[in-house]
Amino acid sequence: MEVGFLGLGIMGKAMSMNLLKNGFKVTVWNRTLSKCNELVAHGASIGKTPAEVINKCTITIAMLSDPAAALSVVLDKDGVLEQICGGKGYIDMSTVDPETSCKINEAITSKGGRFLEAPVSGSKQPAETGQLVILAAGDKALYEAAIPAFDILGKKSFFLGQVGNGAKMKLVVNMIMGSMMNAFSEGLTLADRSGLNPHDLLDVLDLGAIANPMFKGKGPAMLQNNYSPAFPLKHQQKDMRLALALGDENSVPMPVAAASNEAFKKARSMGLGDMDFSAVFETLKVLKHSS
Ligand SMILES: NC(=O)C1=CN([C@@H]2O[C@H](COP(=O)(O)OP(=O)(O)OC[C@H]3O[C@@H](n4cnc5c(N)ncnc54)[C@H](OP(=O)(O)O)[C@@H]3O)[C@@H](O)[C@H]2O)C=CC1
Ligand SMILES: O=CC(=O)O
Repeated sequence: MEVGFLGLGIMGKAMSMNLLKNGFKVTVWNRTLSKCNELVAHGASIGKTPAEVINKCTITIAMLSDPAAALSVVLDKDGVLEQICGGKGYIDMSTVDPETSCKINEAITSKGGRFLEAPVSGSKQPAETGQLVILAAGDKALYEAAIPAFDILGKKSFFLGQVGNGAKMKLVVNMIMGSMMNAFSEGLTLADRSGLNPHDLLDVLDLGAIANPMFKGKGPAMLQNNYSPAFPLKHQQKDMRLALALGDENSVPMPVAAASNEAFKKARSMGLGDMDFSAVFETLKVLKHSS
């Protein structure tokens, strides 16, 4: 099977590499074209523009940073829309808001193309090992055509109905995850300041009802001030912001998520946006010497 892949950041690079290693022919494009080189060394072809990739491939996947990037790659000069047409499918796996997804859907389908949103739950390592959870919605026939690729990329795919539902599910999940990361950071800090060994806290948490892979995976690195990015903090803050907007639209009070968003904004203001989202832990350290 031949697919196009637009966006070779942390996730896109791992996902397209996975497809290549599993026998797919892949044509890649990235805004910073030099990032295509590693994929080319593994057998990928390059498209010089998103339009060129769409022209070549029947199905093209995108994995881009945010709503502005997702819209730009479709609508701007040399973008997806210039070549999309009947018989071609476009699958956006970026995390965006439902309104962005709906705009992209309208643009693609107005040219006769098929559109599926398919954001993913799971970070750099699950992307590398094909263990993502895929949250698809939109064109069911395109979903079915993409199953061979989804089976490589993920451990489970959900089809959630109409366009927007995938984005909503992803934002709800990441709203919970971002709030959990803040509660975890506060707990580690409270343990330390009150004279406990935070490593003991990690062991206690891991044996109880709130044990989870995120605490287990990120906790030891956080205690060593290691925030090597798997999920960049700027993207988690984007997801909190978009989830809060979804809460506004649906009159859902979300004080915990709102406080977490403020903590992620604080971390961004400290220059931590490109670090892993667990670097929100650092926002608590600046208070260390105050009375
Ligand atoms: N990392 C993670 O753990 C996860 C991330 N996600 C979501 O996946 C998406 C990608 O994340 P990730 O790979 O971590 O992000 P990165 O920041 O590593 O990569 C972002 C990608 O978007 C491209 N890009 C940014 N702005 C533009 C633009 N205006 N036009 C064209 N391309 C652009 C970048 O190109 P360039 O190289 O030129 O900068 C790069 O390819 C995000 O929506 C994120 O929320 C979802 C699940 C997990
Ligand atoms: O969006 C991030 C993730 O880990 O899922």
